[in-house]
Amino acid sequence: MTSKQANLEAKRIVGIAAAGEVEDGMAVGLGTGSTANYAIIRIGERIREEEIAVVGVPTSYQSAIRARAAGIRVADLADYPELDLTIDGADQVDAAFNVIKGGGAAHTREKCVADASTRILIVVDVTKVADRLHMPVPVEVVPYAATGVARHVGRLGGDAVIREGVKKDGPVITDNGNFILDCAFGTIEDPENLETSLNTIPGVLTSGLFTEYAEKMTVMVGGDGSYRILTRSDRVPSR
Ligand SMILES: O=C[C@H](O)[C@H](O)[C@H](O)COP(=O)(O)O
Repeated sequence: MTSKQANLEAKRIVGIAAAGEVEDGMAVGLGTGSTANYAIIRIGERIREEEIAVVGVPTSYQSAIRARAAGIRVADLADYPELDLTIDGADQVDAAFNVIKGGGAAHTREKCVADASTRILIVVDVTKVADRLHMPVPVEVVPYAATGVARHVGRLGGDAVIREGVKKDGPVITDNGNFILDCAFGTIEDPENLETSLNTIPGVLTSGLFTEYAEKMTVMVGGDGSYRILTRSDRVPSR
């Protein structure tokens, strides 16, 4: 098995395991990406097999399309402003459960849904777990402000690049009609402070740093044909 196949298998295992946490009558936030998609498919199967009633609140056009295809009843966050559970992937998780999301440009809606949820299950393969966050942080920005935001990111010690499409020429346009700046800071010393700083830049809609939800978060990590629940440290290790 190649490492890519092993990662996909880990995502499949952990996504399916997370879908097992869904209970009859729940309103569930449906994350975006390849790992969350495995959970969406399994929730659909459970709805048919166990005749449970579940409403899904998608975090993107992608998760809405996939949820409908899986046979999940889909609703807007406005109809279910309080969610029992959200299942979502991540791009990196640190020891204190600070998270970077937005590899698929969906983090604004993902953050809204996470905020509305009583419990959040973060489902990742083992390559996403790090002692300290060091991946570039996706920041959704109003296109008009992209250059100005990039200058602010520079003052914060980062290096911002407008994300371009793989199968589309030019900037990626999010489900909300905005650009994504991928902002590299190297190792992030203080994720909470960085999230706050990014949030106050004019033209920023949402950063992909999630530092507020560790208390209600469970991190499930797939790898080696199984999954485990990650134990949280109070703080990230010092360098
Ligand atoms: O914007 C996308 C999301 O934050 C995804 O949940 C994240 O990028 C992880 O995606 P995947 O499960 O495909 O690795």
